[in-house]
Amino acid sequence: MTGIRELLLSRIRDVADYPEPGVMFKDITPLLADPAAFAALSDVLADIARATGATKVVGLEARGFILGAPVAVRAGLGFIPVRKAGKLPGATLSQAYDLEYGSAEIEVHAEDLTTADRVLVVDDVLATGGTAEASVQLIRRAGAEVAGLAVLMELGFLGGRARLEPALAGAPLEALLTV
Ligand SMILES: O=P(O)(O)OC[C@H]1O[C@H](OP(=O)(O)OP(=O)(O)O)[C@H](O)[C@@H]1O
Ligand SMILES: Nc1ncnc2[nH]cnc12
Repeated sequence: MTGIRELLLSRIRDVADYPEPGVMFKDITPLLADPAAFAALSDVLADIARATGATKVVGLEARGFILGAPVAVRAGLGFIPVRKAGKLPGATLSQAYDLEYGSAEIEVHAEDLTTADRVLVVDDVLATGGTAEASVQLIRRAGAEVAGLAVLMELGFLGGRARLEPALAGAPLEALLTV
C-alpha cells in the first residue's frame, strides 16, 4: 500500500490560488492520465467497496463520477450519480451545502436507492466535508444505509473528518492520502 500511496501522491498536482485566492487546489488530472495509477486507485477503492459490504456505489459530481464508476464496475455493483441541482430528469431528493469555495446543492434520483441498499460514497477530495455530509443525508433520506465513504485524499487541516464522523455514525471513512 505504501508504494501505491507514493504513486498516487506523485500524480496529484498542487495549483495555488485556484479557483480563488488562498485555495491550494489538488488537481487529479495527472493521475487520471496515468493508466497504472488510475487502475491501482480503482483496485484499492474496489477492495474497500467489497470490505464494506456495499450494494451500490454513489459518486459525487463531477470528480466522484470519474473515480466511482470504475470502482462500481470492478466490485460488480451499481453506480448511482449524485449530481449538482437541476441535472437529473426524474423525481429527486435535494440537499444544499457549503464547501471550501462557495455553496451548492446536490440531488439523487429517489428511485435509485432503496431500504435494501448499503451505499459506499466515492469522491476525490474530502475538504470541509460539506459535500460528503450532504450526500450522507441524501442517502439516509432515500432510506438506504451508508456503508462508508472512500476518498482519494483528505485535506486534514479543514476538519472534514471531525465534521463527518457524527453523520457517518460508525461507518468507515477511508482516505488513501492525508495532506
Ligand atoms: O469537502 P468539501 O468542502 O465539500 O469539498 C469537496 C468537494 O469539492 C470538490 O467538488 P466540487 O464541488 O468543486 O465539484 P467538481 O468535482 O465538479 O469540480 C471535490 O470533488 C469534492 O466533491
Ligand atoms: N483544495 C481543493 N482541491 C481540490 N478539490 C477541492 N474541493 C474542495 N477543496 C478542494
